[in-house]
Amino acid sequence: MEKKITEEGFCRNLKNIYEQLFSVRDRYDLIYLINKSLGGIDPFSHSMVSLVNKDGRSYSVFLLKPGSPVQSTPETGIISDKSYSVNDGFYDQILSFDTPVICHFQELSLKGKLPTYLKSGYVTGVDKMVAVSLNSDNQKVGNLVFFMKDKGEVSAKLLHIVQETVRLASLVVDNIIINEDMKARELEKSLLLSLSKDLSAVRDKAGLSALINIKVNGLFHSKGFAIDLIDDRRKTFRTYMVDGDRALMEHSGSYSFMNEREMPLISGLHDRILGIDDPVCLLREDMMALPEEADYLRGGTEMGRLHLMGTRLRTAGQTTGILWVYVGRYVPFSLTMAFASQIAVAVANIKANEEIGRRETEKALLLSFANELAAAKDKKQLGAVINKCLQSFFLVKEYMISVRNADGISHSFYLYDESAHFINAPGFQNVMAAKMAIAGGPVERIYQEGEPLLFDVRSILESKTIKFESGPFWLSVGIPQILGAMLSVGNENIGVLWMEPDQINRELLKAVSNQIAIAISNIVANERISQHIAEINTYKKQLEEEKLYLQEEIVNAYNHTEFVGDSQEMQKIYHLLSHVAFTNSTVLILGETGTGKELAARAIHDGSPRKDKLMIKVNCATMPASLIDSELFGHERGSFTGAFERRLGKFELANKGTLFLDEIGEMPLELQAKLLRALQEKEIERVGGKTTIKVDVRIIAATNRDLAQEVKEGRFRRDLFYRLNVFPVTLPPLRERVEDIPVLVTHFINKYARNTGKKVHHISDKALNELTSYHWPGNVRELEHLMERCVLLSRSKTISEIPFPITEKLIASSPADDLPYIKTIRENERDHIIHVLNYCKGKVAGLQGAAAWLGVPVSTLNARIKKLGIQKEMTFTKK
Ligand SMILES: Nc1ncnc2c1ncn2[C@@H]1O[C@H](COP(=O)(O)OP(=O)(O)OP(=O)(O)O)[C@@H](O)[C@H]1O
Repeated sequence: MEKKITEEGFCRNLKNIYEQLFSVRDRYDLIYLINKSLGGIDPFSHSMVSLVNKDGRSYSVFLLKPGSPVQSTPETGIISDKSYSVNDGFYDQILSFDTPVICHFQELSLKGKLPTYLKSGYVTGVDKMVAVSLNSDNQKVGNLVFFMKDKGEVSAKLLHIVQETVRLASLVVDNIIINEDMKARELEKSLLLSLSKDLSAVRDKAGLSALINIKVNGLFHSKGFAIDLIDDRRKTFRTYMVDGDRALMEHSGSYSFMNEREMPLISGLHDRILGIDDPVCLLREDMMALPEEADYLRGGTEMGRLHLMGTRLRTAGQTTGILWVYVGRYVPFSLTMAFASQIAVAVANIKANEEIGRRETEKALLLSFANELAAAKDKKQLGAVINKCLQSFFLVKEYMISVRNADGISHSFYLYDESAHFINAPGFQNVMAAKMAIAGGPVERIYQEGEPLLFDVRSILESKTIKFESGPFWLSVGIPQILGAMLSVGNENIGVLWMEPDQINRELLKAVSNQIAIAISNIVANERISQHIAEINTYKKQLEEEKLYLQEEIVNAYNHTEFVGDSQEMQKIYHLLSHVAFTNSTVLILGETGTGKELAARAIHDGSPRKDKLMIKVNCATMPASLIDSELFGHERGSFTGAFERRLGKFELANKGTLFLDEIGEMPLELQAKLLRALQEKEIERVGGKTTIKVDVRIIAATNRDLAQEVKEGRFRRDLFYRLNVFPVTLPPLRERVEDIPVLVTHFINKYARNTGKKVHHISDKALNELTSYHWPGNVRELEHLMERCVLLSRSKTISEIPFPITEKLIASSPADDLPYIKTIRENERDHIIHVLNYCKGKVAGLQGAAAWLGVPVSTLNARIKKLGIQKEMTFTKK
């Protein structure tokens, strides 16, 4: 049975106690002394000392009497092992008094203010306590508490003794603190030394985790720790490691979620810790105030740990993450920081090792991938290699690749996983066929960023921030988020690799994308070359088709007849033609049939600066109405049934040269509008084409109709008429310039004598008289044909008989009669064959040849051509 000291005895002993106080070095000495001198005073049952920790926010307690009944509680365990919050509404109140405070346990308990660690004392019969603050340098650094089971009043004398003891104790608190600091530093040193030794033996993440677990246990009296690593841009974090048994993290239920995802830094938590050297100490109340995202850290608190210390991890001046440690009792900041700094180095080393290992594996994989890609010969093989690669690198198989189209402004899907779930979905074919604009769309964003980008399809479509043309399709096939990685070769962005987001290592994705980009660009280039070769072949074929026409044009250009005839009317015409030839003006040549309108057109072209280019003739009367459009403007492949190849129109053929629109009066009205547009805009659009083509063409039009009258009667557009009628030239009919007939007759006799090899040179006066008195409804052409016949039929050097058609012979003497010229059956056949040959551009055999049109065998037609004396130059250059 312990002997109780009386109050008087204590007072007598005070001097003794005072002397002993100065030999106190640590809190245990103090406990011992106070216990010895005061603890045994009746009516105190036991007593306790607590000191505020260095962080100023928590305090630790220790007992005067190690064997006291309040040493441990079921909730807290050994109460002296723990730290408690200063601001618990109890402790901070006691600190606010300078004089002893008497606290009744029952009252506190009723108000719910009795701290957990005091509850067991209450249960074992403690009635009240007398608490007094300890001072150091006028600062409250802790308190002394004396517990009383006695329900009686505390005497003033006892209070005086308590206050006196505390006054003495306060004198040595500083010494205790300094001394304890020194001890703590020594302890830290040895602990850290052993830590660095142990860390040097750690090789991998599992080893590090196990070691941290042990050390945390030893240093912080806790099991809970976690390491969050932040990304280089300090925007996100990922939980890299948690305590071995994960008890604390998993307790909150959010650990598994946290560990797998890269999360945005929690504002007010991560940023606060990352910004300072000192650890940040989160008490229970701090923890409760954290946002929901910090749930993963709350588990430990719920399990009764008081503090969560967050200390930033730094290596080589770089902040790399945060070490979270649950602390059971106060540990100096310096120790936590030193611990964190060693852990930071160890984590960096392990990560570097992991990185080296990962890179080596990746390098090997990339190398084999590059080889396989290089071996892919076509799109199909390439698709198979990409499939395999994405699967092995990212465990992703479903992908799509879009490439920039040749127009440079749009992109289209090009390659995809053929086993993907979406390829049979409705709309897939439309998405594949679409040309999607790059500007304003996700592709532009990816190109601008240069980094893989994750798109939240739904929110983009709702907010309309980006023109996501394929977005609705992705949503319809259950892909709400899609990741796009740029495919580029050198400085050229050639496309985008699309896939569903997953645990994707972006650096690796970039490396893989680079490889894919090279392969895609090679295959696309090959495809484009093949396409160009096909187009070149088409052009070649087309050019061959045009060759005939062009050859004839050239022959015509170089062999055409010069104007013959010096009549006054013709002198005027020559004058007009020579004037207009040099200009670029549109010329409208009017005149009856056979008056030489085409000859005039050629004379204008030959006298113009365009003479070295072609004059392309379009006969608006003979061209089939359905094809006249494509004849003039050309067509794209597939623009109408039968348009198997792309074909240039006459406008394009005449570029830089002259386009001669013969028989313009016959042109259908709807085409007149198109022609007018082409003349005004100086550009054309191929049938079925989407782009316009600039053309530089001089227009000469001719007609034997009265165009002004046609306009009046609504058969010819007025606006087109005005545009064509810039420089009208009207050729006189032959009957109005009979003085030209002799010279024309001589000209034609010589021409056909030369052509047929017949020696015919003259014409009798009688015959010439007959010719000059004829009214020539077919004008010079009719004269020419008649003279050709004369040469063919003549048996002497002189033509004395003119083989007028019978009716003509009858009417030759009466020209006033306006009877039409009646052809013989032979003439009719001959003209008809010439007409059809013209239409077929001289082609006799084949599907589009004249024989087929005329419904006779080729041999029969050839025989008729020979028999009727049809010469090549008569066909398809003349009518
Ligand atoms: N003044 C001329 N001198 C020589 N030959 C001429 C003359 N005028 C016309 N010809 C010849 O007459 C024939 C018909 O001429 P061209 O085809 O130019 O007439 P056109 O007015 O265009 O006829 P159409 O209105 O029927 O198209 C051609 O062979 C042409 O060489």
